[in-house]
Amino acid sequence: MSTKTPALLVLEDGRTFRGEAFGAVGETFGEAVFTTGMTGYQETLTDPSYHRQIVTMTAPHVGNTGVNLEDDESAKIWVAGYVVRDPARISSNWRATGALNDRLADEGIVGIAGVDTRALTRHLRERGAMRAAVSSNGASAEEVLERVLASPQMAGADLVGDVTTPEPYVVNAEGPTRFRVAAIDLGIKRNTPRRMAARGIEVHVLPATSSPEELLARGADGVFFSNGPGDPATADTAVKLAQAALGEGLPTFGICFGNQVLGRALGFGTYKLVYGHRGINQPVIDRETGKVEITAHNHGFAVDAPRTGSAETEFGRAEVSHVCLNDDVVEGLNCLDRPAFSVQYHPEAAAGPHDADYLFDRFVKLMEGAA
Ligand SMILES: NC(=O)CC[C@H](N)C(=O)O
Repeated sequence: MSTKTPALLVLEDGRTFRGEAFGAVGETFGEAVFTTGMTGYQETLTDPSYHRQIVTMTAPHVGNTGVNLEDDESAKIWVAGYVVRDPARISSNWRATGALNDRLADEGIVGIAGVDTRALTRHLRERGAMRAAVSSNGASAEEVLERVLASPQMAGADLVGDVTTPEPYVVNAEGPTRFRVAAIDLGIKRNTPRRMAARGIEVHVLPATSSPEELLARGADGVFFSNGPGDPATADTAVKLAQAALGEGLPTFGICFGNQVLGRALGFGTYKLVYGHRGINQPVIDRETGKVEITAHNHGFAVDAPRTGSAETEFGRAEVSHVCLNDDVVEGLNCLDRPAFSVQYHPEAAAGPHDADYLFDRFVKLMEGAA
């Protein structure tokens, strides 16, 4: 007799997938999205940008290398739920300290295995990311669907307050300190301060609730806006901080949510993509150099800015610096009259390729110019 607990994945349009419980048994709600990364599941699970999302892995076999003490991108797992096809029965890696299934269960993360993730992904690609639940507590699909329909949408979700640090903290530079950066934590991944520290930057990570005065009082050489969960249309506090940084002429850099915040600070809008970009092999072109980078993505929203020429903003001219070659979505912004730029993708990688690491050097160059 099988000891497996049956589980359901119920989408808000009624489509239901049956499988078995993976991780904790229970019921969880969030936006169903998919990521195409073949590796890096531990980084994905612990990326705060996935807060309130039920993440489907298109990679069919998940958990092979177990979990380790080094690859977390924050203090805990943030995904609301986890959907896999075929969990590994054995963890095999020299760094592994445990099994993925146990880690999910320990942190109370409700998942489902045995799902036809190709069918699910095709459905989400056609119909768009949508609300969903994973349930393994014995409820019927009809009951779960009712609760899914009563759960909050991702559009309009203000989630930064759930993930930001309550108190400021400092990540020391490796070697001599060359610059100090104030990093606004909208859901920051650990590897970002690390990539800066490696360049002699002392990173002061500040709560998203910081006031412009508190930000400027740090006496920083540059300001950074991190990745983070939720709808950037709700990020008014961060937008004000970005406007303060732009107003002071401070070198400013943003990643992902930080790109959306800089975009809004410049007066551009943001909008929700149908199913978003999540994975570690997305081709992006740098329009200035014509170079193509293979990049890590995790975004469901994007900036709406003109693709040709530059736009006149309150802070001078700004242009779209990078676009995604798959669908022409804006992937980067550059200010021509202020030392500020941002990208929608992840130069810090973790997981993913390091093609875009040069962007941290570009930030350093801006600070050298201002020093
Ligand atoms: N990784 C991120 O910073 C994501 C930004 C935003 N929550 C989005 O989905 O687009």
